[in-house]
Amino acid sequence: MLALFRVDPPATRSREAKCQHAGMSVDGYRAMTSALRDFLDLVATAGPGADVDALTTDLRRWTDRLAPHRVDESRRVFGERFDLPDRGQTMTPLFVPRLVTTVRAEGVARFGEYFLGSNGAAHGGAVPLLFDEVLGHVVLARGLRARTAYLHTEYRAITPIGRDLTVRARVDRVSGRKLFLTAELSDGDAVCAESEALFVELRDGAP
Ligand SMILES: CCCCC/C=C\C/C=C\C/C=C\C/C=C\CCCC(=O)SCCNC(=O)CCNC(=O)[C@H](O)C(C)(C)COP(=O)(O)OP(=O)(O)OC[C@H]1O[C@@H](n2cnc3c(N)ncnc32)[C@H](O)[C@@H]1OP(=O)(O)O
Repeated sequence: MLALFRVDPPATRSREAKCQHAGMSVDGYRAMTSALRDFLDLVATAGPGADVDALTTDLRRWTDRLAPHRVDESRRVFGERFDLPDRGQTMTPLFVPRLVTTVRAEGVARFGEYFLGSNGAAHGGAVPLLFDEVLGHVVLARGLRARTAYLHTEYRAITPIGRDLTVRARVDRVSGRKLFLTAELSDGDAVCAESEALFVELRDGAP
């Protein structure tokens, strides 16, 4: 029986509580990370004429405003917002889950301009980053504390920038603490990349 997983409710509540305790609006955090994604895409596409000196001054002001609000990892919100399509983080290409169960995940992936390698193709390192994210959702849906032991990626065709792609991941085999998974990224009928991964469930007490 598949356990449908979209959001982990207790975690979500606690993350929302974190936002609220931090005096941070829940929707505001989403708006901020979304605006940051847009900004990073435009940094990547900026050409001559962009007023980089003024922007740098503004950016320094942004960092000065955030610096006093630094908290330790356990109290951070970044990447912990399971109620949001991108977990409220900008580090990975966008993954909007359609379905996450204990055995598979599927959703839309989109590589913004920020993830361009060259010639319209996504950076080769950004593709496994996406796979790790998607596979991580499946592993997390099983309620496991696990880490990626390996993640092998085969690049079959370029991964285009700025288009909605489909990403699928599944558990192939479980052996003790080891979870063997595979994933596939496709652009319509064309397979862009495939991945094989091993996640290992952490021993009790492991950090
Ligand atoms: C789901 C993960 C969530 C983690 C993040 C948490 C919160 C994030 C929030 C939200 C998550 C949402 C989405 C998730 C997004 C991303 C998920 C990212 C997950 C990661 O990105 S995480 C960081 C990168 N990752 C590491 O930083 C690992 C460093 N490493 C280690 O921490 C250890 O190395 C470990 C724990 C892997 C194993 O250590 P260990 O001591 O527990 O176990 P041991 O070594 O005994 O191996 C046991 C059996 O696995 C076999 N084995 C081990 N390694 C192998 C390999 N490479 N190839 C082939 N077989 C291997 C052995 O051969 C043995 O096999 P056998 O039992 O058959 O002999």
